[in-house]
Amino acid sequence: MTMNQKTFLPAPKFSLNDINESILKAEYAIRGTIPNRAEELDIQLLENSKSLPFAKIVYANIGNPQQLDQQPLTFQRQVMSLVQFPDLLKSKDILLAQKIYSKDSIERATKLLNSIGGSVGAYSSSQGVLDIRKNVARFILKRDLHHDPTQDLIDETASNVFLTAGASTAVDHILPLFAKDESCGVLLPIPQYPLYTAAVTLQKSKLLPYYLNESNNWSTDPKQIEQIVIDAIKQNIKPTTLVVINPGNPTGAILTKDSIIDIIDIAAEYGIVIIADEVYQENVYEAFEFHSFKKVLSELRKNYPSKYDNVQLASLHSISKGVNGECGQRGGYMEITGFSNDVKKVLLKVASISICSVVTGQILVDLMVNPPQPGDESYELDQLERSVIHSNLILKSNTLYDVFTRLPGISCQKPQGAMYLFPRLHLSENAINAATELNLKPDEFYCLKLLENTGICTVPGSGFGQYPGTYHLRTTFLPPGIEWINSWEKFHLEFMEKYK
Ligand SMILES: Cc1ncc(COP(=O)(O)O)c(C=O)c1O
Repeated sequence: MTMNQKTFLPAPKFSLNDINESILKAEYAIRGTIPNRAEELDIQLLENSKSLPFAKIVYANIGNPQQLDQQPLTFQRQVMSLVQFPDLLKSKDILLAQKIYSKDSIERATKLLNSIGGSVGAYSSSQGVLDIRKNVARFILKRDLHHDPTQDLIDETASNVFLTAGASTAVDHILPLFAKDESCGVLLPIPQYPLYTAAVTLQKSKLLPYYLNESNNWSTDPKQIEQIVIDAIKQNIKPTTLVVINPGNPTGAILTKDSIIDIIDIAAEYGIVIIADEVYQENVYEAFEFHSFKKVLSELRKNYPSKYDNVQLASLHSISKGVNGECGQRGGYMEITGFSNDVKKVLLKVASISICSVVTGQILVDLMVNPPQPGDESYELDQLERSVIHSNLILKSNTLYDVFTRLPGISCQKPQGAMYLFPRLHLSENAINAATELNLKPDEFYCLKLLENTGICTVPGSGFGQYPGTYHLRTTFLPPGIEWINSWEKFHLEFMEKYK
C-alpha cells in the first residue's frame, strides 16, 4: 500500500529547557537522591543477594507504616472488602456463622454502600460523600468540644469539610489560591515537610522560612514569625499563608496551646490564612497533649467576640498516619473555617476539576473518624489492635532515641509525636571535606554511606531545611526489629572513627 506522504523535517523532542521552570526547581527529598540510590541497590540485591554488605534495604526514609509491617485494622479492612465486592453481602448469614466478618462490619458496609449510592466505582460529589462529611464533622466536634454536638452544628461543620485524596491533595487545592505569584509570601517552618516548599516553588511564590528552635525541643517562636511578616511587608511581599505542622514532621514537636494562640493572633492581625497540617494528631506520645487549631480558634472566637471572626483556617487530616497507616489508599479531609462564601465556591470549583477524591479513600476516612463503639462486636479487637500499634510506636521511638542519645557525634531531641526522629549530626572537618570532594552536602554524604554500608535509607536534613551550618537526617522509627538499629550503631561508630 502506498501512502500519500507529506515531506517535512521531524520536529525535535522537548528538552528540559522547554519544561516549566518551577517544576524543574521543585524538590521532594523524601523520594530524592538517597531513596533513588536505595532503589538501585534494591534491584542489585534482587539480581545478586550477596553483592552488598546487607541483605535488604530498610526504607526509613518515608512514613509508610504498612510497608514496614504495621498491620491494617481488621474492622477497616473487613468493611473495605465488603464495599469492594458487595455480592458478599448476599451471603451474610454464612459470613457471620463462619465468623469471617463481624456483624458491625456488615452493617457499616451496608450503610456506606447506601451513602455512596451503591458502588465504590462511581464518582461521588466533588466535596465528598455527605454522610461521610457529617461523620467527619461529628468527629471534629467531639474531639474539640468533648460532648455530643447538636445536629445544626454537625450540618454547618460538614458543609465546610472537603474529602480529599490525602492531605497532599488538600494542599494542592488550597495553597495555590493564596500563593498567587512572587508578590505573595508563604511562611513555612524550617525544617518542614517538603511538600510545602515544593508547592510554593510550583506557584512561583516567595518562601518565608521561620526556624524552629532545636535547643528548645524544636519549639515554634511566634515573635520570630511576626518579625518575618513585618519584614516581608516592608519588602512589598504580602504574607498570605502560614503553614504549621502539628505534630511536626520531621521534628515530632507538638505546639503548646499558648503558641497556637500567638500564631492565631498574628493571622488575625495581618490577615494571613493558616494551613494547620494535623495529619499526626493521633501520633502523640506520653505526656504531650495535641490541641487542634480549630479548637483553639473556636475558644478565642467565643471568648473575644468579633476579634477573630476573619481568621481563615484550613485544617488537614489524613488516613495515612495515626494507627490507620493506610497511606496507599489516599484519603483525608480538609476543614475550612472563616472563609467567605466566594472563596469557598472557588475551592469547590478546584475540587470539581478533579471530579472527586477516591471513593474508597473517602470510606476509609469514615472508618478513621467513626471506629467501632462500645457494644459493637468489633469494639474490643479494634481497641486492642489500636493500642498495640500505638504502644509499639512509642517503644520504637524510645529505642531509637536512646541509641542516638548515647552515640558520640549525634544529638537528638525527644520526639513528642509523629513518626520520625531528626537527629543532629556533629560532623568533623574531615567528614565535611570528604563530602565536598564528592560534591555532596555533608548530611547527604553521611546518609549515602549509611545506606551503602547498612541498607538503611534515610533523608538528609538538607531536604527539610535546617539552620545554616547544622546537619541532620530524618529517619522514621517504624521499621520492625532491632537489628537495623544495631547495624546503624556499628556503622556510626566506624564512620566517626574514620572521619575523626
Ligand atoms: C506533615 C505531612 N503532611 C502531609 C503528608 C501527606 O499526607 P497524605 O498521605 O495524606 O497525602 C505527610 C506525609 O508524610 C506529612 O508528613
